[in-house]
Amino acid sequence: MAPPGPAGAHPTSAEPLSRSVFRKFLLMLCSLLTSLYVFYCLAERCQTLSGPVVGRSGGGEEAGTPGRGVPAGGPGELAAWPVAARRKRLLQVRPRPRRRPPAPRADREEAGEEEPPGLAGSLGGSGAGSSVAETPPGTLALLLDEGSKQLPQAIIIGVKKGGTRALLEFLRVHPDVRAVGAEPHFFDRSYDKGLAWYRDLMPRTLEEDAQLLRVAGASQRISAMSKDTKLLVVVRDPVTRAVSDYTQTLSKRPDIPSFESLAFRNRSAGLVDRSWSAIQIGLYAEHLERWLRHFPARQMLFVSGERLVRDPAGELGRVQDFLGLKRIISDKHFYFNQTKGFPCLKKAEGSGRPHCLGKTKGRPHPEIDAQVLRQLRDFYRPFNRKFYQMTGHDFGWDG
Ligand SMILES: Nc1ncnc2c1ncn2[C@@H]1O[C@H](COP(=O)(O)OS(=O)(=O)O)[C@@H](OP(=O)(O)O)[C@H]1O
Repeated sequence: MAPPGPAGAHPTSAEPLSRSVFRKFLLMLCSLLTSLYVFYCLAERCQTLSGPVVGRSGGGEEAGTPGRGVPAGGPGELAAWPVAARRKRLLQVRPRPRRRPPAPRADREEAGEEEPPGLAGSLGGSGAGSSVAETPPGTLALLLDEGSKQLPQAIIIGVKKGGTRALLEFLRVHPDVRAVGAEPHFFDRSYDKGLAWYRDLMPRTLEEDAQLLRVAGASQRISAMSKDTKLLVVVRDPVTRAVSDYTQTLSKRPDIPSFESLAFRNRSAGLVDRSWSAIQIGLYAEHLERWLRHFPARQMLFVSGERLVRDPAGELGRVQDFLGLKRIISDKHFYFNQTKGFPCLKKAEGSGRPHCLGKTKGRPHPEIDAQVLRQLRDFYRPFNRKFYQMTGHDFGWDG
């Protein structure tokens, strides 16, 4: 006779059977869930689940800096991981310390603060011989691959005062472009730390600016990193660029000599001082020659700084095509801000609010003697012509 069951229970012969079916069902469910999880992890490269890949705060903004859309990059910003999970293309921009950083560069600009030493002199030293101008640059690098810890596949290499910031801010609007990774002057100052170190910085956010076009050795170094790196070169009329460069230095050191006296060795003889970096940077053909030793022309896109102002959507169309991005940034993203006198974004990346570049971008230039400007145009003409030939594009700087 079977022993009696627990008080209140009514054992039947069917009950042990249903319990074992239930246990089997539970086991199957568990193994199904486990395999699903493993499959998901493999598909999404597990690490995307473990934390943020792309530093972005919930609103994509720094506290107190609305509208800038600068990624924050700190830990715990879980809004970021789906970005990698969706195989976003990543935009690496300017390095920024992760904890209580000084305000990002763009924010400092808005707050009317000066750029820190080291930024003003991008392109290996420029601007009226000021000490800040001697500081070597970093880079603006574009990561166009999914996931983190990737080396950048495209880099903005210049030129200083060409409109690199505008390109960067506009490109960020693209949903397949994300600000990640740091570039703390790797190709110039920190190269000896090695590519692994550089790669390791990728997921962090950035603030430094850089234009590498003129930096000796940068072309070899980037090529050594990857021969396939795409290069974005923002160029602008070298005469206006030189004045812009001078304007920047003047804003920091109002006591510097006049533009005219710095630009010439002997003005009456029309002898331009090529050793002045504000002049030297504009010799694009010479700089490009060096880069062409390491990169084929098809890997470079020359972005017109003038067109970036006149027709930002058109120029961004070219950039998107070149980077293999879907053409998403268009006219509808821009409006002309009468006060600023420049195109601005209707909705900045991250904030969704209207956004113009900071006040150090698009500032008024001092008036320069028209004769001096003519002399400089004459000086640059042969270099410009050569540059047009090399790039197959007439930028129309020669009037
Ligand atoms: N949309 C928009 N708004 C403001 N400014 C714009 C814009 N598009 C291009 N520019 C031009 O960008 C010039 C600054 O270039 P960069 O960003 O390369 O300068 S820097 O080297 O990083 O300091 C800056 O030069 P300046 O006019 O001499 O200030 C601008 O002419």
